[in-house]
Amino acid sequence: MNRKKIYLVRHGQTDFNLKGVVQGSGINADINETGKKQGELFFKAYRNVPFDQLYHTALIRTKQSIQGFLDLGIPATTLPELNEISWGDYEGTPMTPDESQYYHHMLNQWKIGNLDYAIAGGESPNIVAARMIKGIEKIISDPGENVLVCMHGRAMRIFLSLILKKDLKNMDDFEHQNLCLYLLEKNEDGGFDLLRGNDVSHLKELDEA
Ligand SMILES: O=C(O)[C@@H](CO)OP(=O)(O)O
Repeated sequence: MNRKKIYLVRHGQTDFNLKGVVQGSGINADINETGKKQGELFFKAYRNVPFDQLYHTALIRTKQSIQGFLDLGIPATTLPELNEISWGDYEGTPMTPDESQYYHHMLNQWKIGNLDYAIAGGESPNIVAARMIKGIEKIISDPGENVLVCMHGRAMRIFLSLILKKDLKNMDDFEHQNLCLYLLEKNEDGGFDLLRGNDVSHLKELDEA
Protein backbone atom coordinates (compact mmCIF):
# COMPACT_ATOMS: atom_id res chain seq x y z
CA MET A 1 0.00 0.00 0.00
CA ASN A 2 1.17 3.52 -0.80
CA ARG A 3 1.93 5.06 2.62
CA LYS A 4 1.60 8.56 1.27
CA LYS A 5 3.06 11.25 3.49
CA ILE A 6 2.02 14.88 3.47
CA TYR A 7 4.53 17.32 4.94
CA LEU A 8 2.41 20.34 5.77
CA VAL A 9 4.19 23.56 6.73
CA ARG A 10 3.21 27.12 7.44
CA HIS A 11 5.22 29.77 5.58
CA GLY A 12 8.11 31.67 7.15
CA GLN A 13 7.70 34.94 9.04
CA THR A 14 6.57 38.16 7.35
CA ASP A 15 6.76 41.65 8.86
CA PHE A 16 2.98 41.46 9.35
CA ASN A 17 3.38 38.27 11.41
CA LEU A 18 6.07 40.01 13.45
CA LYS A 19 3.74 42.94 14.17
CA GLY A 20 0.75 40.68 14.86
CA VAL A 21 -1.24 42.19 11.97
CA VAL A 22 -3.37 39.79 9.91
CA GLN A 23 -2.64 39.76 6.17
CA GLY A 24 -5.07 37.03 5.07
CA SER A 25 -5.44 36.56 1.32
CA GLY A 26 -5.61 40.27 0.49
CA ILE A 27 -2.06 41.27 1.45
CA ASN A 28 0.60 39.54 -0.61
CA ALA A 29 3.58 40.16 1.70
CA ASP A 30 7.10 38.79 1.25
CA ILE A 31 8.78 36.76 3.97
CA ASN A 32 11.33 38.77 5.96
CA GLU A 33 14.93 37.85 6.87
CA THR A 34 13.78 35.62 9.74
CA GLY A 35 11.31 33.94 7.39
CA LYS A 36 14.10 33.27 4.88
CA LYS A 37 16.26 31.75 7.59
CA GLN A 38 13.34 29.57 8.74
CA GLY A 39 12.88 28.37 5.15
CA GLU A 40 16.59 27.58 4.87
CA LEU A 41 16.60 25.64 8.14
CA PHE A 42 13.58 23.62 7.06
CA PHE A 43 15.30 22.89 3.75
CA LYS A 44 18.49 21.81 5.56
CA ALA A 45 16.54 19.39 7.75
CA TYR A 46 14.29 17.90 5.03
CA ARG A 47 16.25 18.21 1.79
CA ASN A 48 16.80 14.44 1.68
CA VAL A 49 13.11 13.56 1.74
CA PRO A 50 12.37 12.38 -1.82
CA PHE A 51 9.53 14.81 -2.48
CA ASP A 52 7.57 13.99 -5.62
CA GLN A 53 5.55 17.16 -5.64
CA LEU A 54 5.42 20.58 -3.99
CA TYR A 55 2.27 22.61 -3.41
CA HIS A 56 2.05 26.23 -2.36
CA THR A 57 -0.74 28.79 -2.35
CA ALA A 58 -1.17 31.76 -4.67
CA LEU A 59 0.38 34.01 -2.01
CA ILE A 60 4.09 34.64 -2.48
CA ARG A 61 5.06 34.00 1.16
CA THR A 62 4.39 30.27 0.75
CA LYS A 63 6.41 29.91 -2.46
CA GLN A 64 9.33 31.89 -1.01
CA SER A 65 9.41 29.64 2.07
CA ILE A 66 10.11 26.48 0.03
CA GLN A 67 12.54 28.08 -2.42
CA GLY A 68 15.28 25.53 -1.66
CA PHE A 69 13.03 22.67 -2.84
CA LEU A 70 11.90 24.63 -5.89
CA ASP A 71 15.56 25.14 -6.80
CA LEU A 72 16.04 21.35 -6.79
CA GLY A 73 13.58 21.23 -9.69
CA ILE A 74 10.85 19.28 -7.89
CA PRO A 75 7.52 19.82 -9.71
CA ALA A 76 5.41 22.49 -8.04
CA THR A 77 1.74 23.40 -8.28
CA THR A 78 -0.03 26.56 -7.11
CA LEU A 79 -3.26 25.82 -5.25
CA PRO A 80 -5.23 29.04 -4.64
CA GLU A 81 -7.86 26.83 -2.95
CA LEU A 82 -5.45 26.66 0.02
CA ASN A 83 -5.03 30.45 0.33
CA GLU A 84 -5.34 32.00 3.78
CA ILE A 85 -8.81 32.93 5.00
CA SER A 86 -9.81 36.44 3.99
CA TRP A 87 -9.88 38.61 7.13
CA GLY A 88 -11.72 41.27 5.09
CA ASP A 89 -11.71 44.71 6.67
CA TYR A 90 -9.11 43.65 9.23
CA GLU A 91 -6.25 42.89 6.87
CA GLY A 92 -3.10 44.98 6.83
CA THR A 93 -3.57 47.43 9.68
CA PRO A 94 -3.19 47.06 13.45
CA MET A 95 -6.59 46.52 15.07
CA THR A 96 -8.13 49.23 17.20
CA PRO A 97 -9.23 48.05 20.68
CA ASP A 98 -12.85 47.86 19.39
CA GLU A 99 -11.80 45.81 16.36
CA SER A 100 -9.72 43.53 18.54
CA GLN A 101 -12.73 42.93 20.79
CA TYR A 102 -14.87 42.11 17.75
CA TYR A 103 -12.15 39.79 16.41
CA HIS A 104 -12.13 37.82 19.65
CA HIS A 105 -15.91 37.69 19.63
CA MET A 106 -15.72 36.22 16.13
CA LEU A 107 -13.15 33.57 17.16
CA ASN A 108 -15.50 32.61 20.00
CA GLN A 109 -18.40 32.28 17.58
CA TRP A 110 -16.34 29.74 15.63
CA LYS A 111 -15.46 27.90 18.84
CA ILE A 112 -19.11 27.48 19.74
CA GLY A 113 -19.83 26.10 16.26
CA ASN A 114 -21.13 29.16 14.42
CA LEU A 115 -18.91 28.36 11.44
CA ASP A 116 -20.90 30.40 8.94
CA TYR A 117 -19.89 33.52 10.84
CA ALA A 118 -17.69 35.58 8.50
CA ILE A 119 -15.51 38.49 9.49
CA ALA A 120 -16.76 41.77 7.95
CA GLY A 121 -15.84 41.77 4.26
CA GLY A 122 -14.13 38.37 4.59
CA GLU A 123 -14.74 34.64 4.68
CA SER A 124 -16.24 32.21 7.20
CA PRO A 125 -14.58 28.88 8.08
CA ASN A 126 -17.30 27.04 6.15
CA ILE A 127 -16.62 29.11 3.02
CA VAL A 128 -12.89 28.37 3.28
CA ALA A 129 -13.58 24.66 3.90
CA ALA A 130 -15.78 24.49 0.79
CA ARG A 131 -13.07 25.94 -1.47
CA MET A 132 -10.27 24.03 0.25
CA ILE A 133 -11.80 20.60 -0.20
CA LYS A 134 -11.03 20.77 -3.93
CA GLY A 135 -7.36 21.45 -3.19
CA ILE A 136 -7.23 18.60 -0.65
CA GLU A 137 -8.68 16.22 -3.25
CA LYS A 138 -5.92 17.20 -5.68
CA ILE A 139 -3.23 16.49 -3.05
CA ILE A 140 -4.78 13.19 -1.96
CA SER A 141 -5.17 11.92 -5.53
CA ASP A 142 -1.57 12.90 -6.40
CA PRO A 143 0.24 9.54 -6.94
CA GLY A 144 3.40 10.88 -5.26
CA GLU A 145 4.41 9.19 -1.98
CA ASN A 146 5.92 12.30 -0.41
CA VAL A 147 4.41 15.70 -0.96
CA LEU A 148 5.24 19.05 0.61
CA VAL A 149 2.43 21.57 1.12
CA CYS A 150 3.17 25.12 2.24
CA MET A 151 0.24 27.22 3.39
CA HIS A 152 -1.10 29.49 6.14
CA GLY A 153 -1.99 29.55 9.84
CA ARG A 154 -5.79 29.64 9.88
CA ALA A 155 -6.02 27.77 6.59
CA MET A 156 -3.84 24.98 8.04
CA ARG A 157 -6.22 24.61 10.97
CA ILE A 158 -9.08 24.16 8.52
CA PHE A 159 -7.02 21.80 6.31
CA LEU A 160 -6.08 19.62 9.30
CA SER A 161 -9.68 19.49 10.58
CA LEU A 162 -10.87 18.37 7.15
CA ILE A 163 -8.20 15.78 6.39
CA LEU A 164 -8.27 14.31 9.93
CA LYS A 165 -12.09 14.42 9.98
CA LYS A 166 -12.23 16.56 13.12
CA ASP A 167 -14.99 18.99 14.04
CA LEU A 168 -14.11 22.38 12.55
CA LYS A 169 -15.19 24.17 15.71
CA ASN A 170 -12.14 22.64 17.46
CA MET A 171 -9.68 23.83 14.79
CA ASP A 172 -7.81 26.00 17.31
CA ASP A 173 -6.47 22.76 18.85
CA PHE A 174 -4.00 22.80 15.94
CA GLU A 175 -1.37 25.23 17.16
CA HIS A 176 0.96 26.74 14.60
CA GLN A 177 4.05 28.87 14.28
CA ASN A 178 5.92 30.13 11.25
CA LEU A 179 7.58 27.21 9.44
CA CYS A 180 6.13 24.59 11.78
CA LEU A 181 5.62 21.09 10.39
CA TYR A 182 2.59 18.81 10.57
CA LEU A 183 3.36 15.33 9.23
CA LEU A 184 0.46 13.23 7.98
CA GLU A 185 0.50 9.63 6.79
CA LYS A 186 -2.16 7.75 4.84
CA ASN A 187 -3.68 4.89 6.83
CA GLU A 188 -5.26 1.58 5.82
CA ASP A 189 -8.76 3.06 5.87
CA GLY A 190 -7.77 5.62 3.23
CA GLY A 191 -7.76 8.43 5.80
CA PHE A 192 -4.75 10.16 7.32
CA ASP A 193 -3.03 9.89 10.71
CA LEU A 194 -1.11 12.71 12.34
CA LEU A 195 2.48 11.61 13.01
CA ARG A 196 3.82 14.97 14.16
CA GLY A 197 2.19 18.30 14.97
CA ASN A 198 3.52 21.86 15.19
CA ASP A 199 7.08 20.52 15.04
CA VAL A 200 9.68 23.30 15.05
CA SER A 201 12.71 21.24 16.08
CA HIS A 202 14.38 22.13 12.76
CA LEU A 203 14.36 25.81 13.82
CA LYS A 204 16.41 25.24 16.99
CA GLU A 205 19.46 26.94 15.51
CA LEU A 206 17.44 30.14 15.15
CA ASP A 207 16.42 30.12 18.83
CA GLU A 208 20.05 29.69 19.84
CA ALA A 209 21.27 32.57 17.65
O1 LIG B 1 -3.48 36.08 7.79
C1 LIG B 1 -2.48 36.13 8.53
O2 LIG B 1 -1.76 37.10 8.62
C2 LIG B 1 -2.13 34.92 9.35
C3 LIG B 1 -3.27 34.59 10.28
O3 LIG B 1 -3.24 33.29 10.74
O4 LIG B 1 -1.90 33.84 8.48
P1 LIG B 1 -0.53 33.57 7.73
O5 LIG B 1 0.49 34.53 8.25
O6 LIG B 1 -0.17 32.17 8.08
O7 LIG B 1 -0.80 33.72 6.26
